[in-house]
Amino acid sequence: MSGGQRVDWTSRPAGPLNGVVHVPGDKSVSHRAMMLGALAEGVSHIHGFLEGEDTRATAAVMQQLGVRIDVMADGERVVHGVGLHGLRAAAGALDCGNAGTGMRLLTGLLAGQAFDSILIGDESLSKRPMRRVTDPLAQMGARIDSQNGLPPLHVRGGQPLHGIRYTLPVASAQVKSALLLAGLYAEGETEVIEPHPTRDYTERMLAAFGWPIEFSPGRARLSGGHALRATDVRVPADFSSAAFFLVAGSIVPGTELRLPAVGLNPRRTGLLQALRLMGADIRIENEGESGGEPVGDLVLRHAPLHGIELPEALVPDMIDEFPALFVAAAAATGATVVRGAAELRVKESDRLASMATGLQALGVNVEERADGATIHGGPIGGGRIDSHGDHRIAMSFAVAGLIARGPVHIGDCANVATSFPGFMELANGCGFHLAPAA
Ligand SMILES: O=C(O)C1=C[C@@H](OP(=O)(O)O)[C@@H](O)[C@H](O)C1
Ligand SMILES: C=C(OP(=O)(O)O)C(=O)O
Repeated sequence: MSGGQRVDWTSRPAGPLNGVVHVPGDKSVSHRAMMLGALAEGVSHIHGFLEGEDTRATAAVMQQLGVRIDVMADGERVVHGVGLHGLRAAAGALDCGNAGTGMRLLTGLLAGQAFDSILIGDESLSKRPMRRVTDPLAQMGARIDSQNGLPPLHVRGGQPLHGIRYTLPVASAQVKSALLLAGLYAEGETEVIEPHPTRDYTERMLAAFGWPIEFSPGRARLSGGHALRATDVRVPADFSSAAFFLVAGSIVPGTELRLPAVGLNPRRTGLLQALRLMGADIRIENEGESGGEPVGDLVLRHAPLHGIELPEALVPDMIDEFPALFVAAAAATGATVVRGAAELRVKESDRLASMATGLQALGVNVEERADGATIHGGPIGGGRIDSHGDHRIAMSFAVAGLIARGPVHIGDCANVATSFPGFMELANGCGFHLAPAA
């Protein structure tokens, strides 16, 4: 997928930032809309589908499984659902690209099919742990072969599944969702209990597609044997993409930015709370609802930030926003302490190590620990950092470059296209000085 040509960036000091920034559609919602639309009876329209490599990979997988998907325009898809038992075996391996969400959710979905499937991914995805889904799916009766817990995954078809009651060892919406999708095909009840509540898009969307489901924060329960009915899905703008602008706007003097209609599901907005605790000036206007999700405009101004002890309860609600938070912490006065975030080590890169070494290369004092770090705010210098092929690391250092004392050269940025195509143009449109490295 993004393994093609190497792309490096240079981010130069700039500011103030001004204007209205429309960030693209939510990645989590786009993956799920594509999967449930495919399994539904009838035709579903998806508006605001994320045109990222991760979500396009999921659409391509559904096509390989026999689903017709029409591309009407950018972000507009018509999915011709085949019904719960209408998928057919793909001719070759199913390539999830860089997407942990795609692979883990599809593993659950495919465990209930009558045919075998092979799921593969890129170099980064091929190093990410899959036992967290294959172990509980095996308890449901699934047969999945992995390479010592890593992809490729060979999901054997024709296995009768039965519901289980499963308490997740680690808070993970991906694992919860994989079990719920397998539960659609299982005999009896599937119940998932979480140590901390995580994003509930699968639950909300199953309900929107007419599947009976009970859920509350930290718990979800459904039974097999029903049907999904096609529906239209409006995908809100992705809070995780907005996050880079929230931090950029907060740290660059003179900034005023508006980010319209961003998804504000409470299980996603931990960074908003963290930044406010640090002194950020971020308001929500035009609150409403889009496709059953709370949305609102995020309106922000520069404000001096100070370090905090991040409340651990916020960690699952901002799991993808730590790279951006680390930059805010480096720009703040005083120390910011992060604990309980060991999960960051098994994302597209080891995000604790990628951020700690990158900030250290720019002269910031960061103490890395097994489950977090302490970031001491102070001047950020220019220099060279490596994104380790991780989109969120690349975009976070583009933000750091805004207030650095010299250019920040960021290696290996092609992966930004997995979640945020058009980031460079949007960023430069509001005042960044970001360019392909010469
Ligand atoms: O369910 C989802 O859409 C996601 C869940 C999170 O992963 P985990 O479930 O591994 O925490 C998150 O990091 C990922 O970007 C998207
Ligand atoms: C962790 C992420 O995604 P995924 O797990 O789907 O690769 C992310 O987008 O930050």
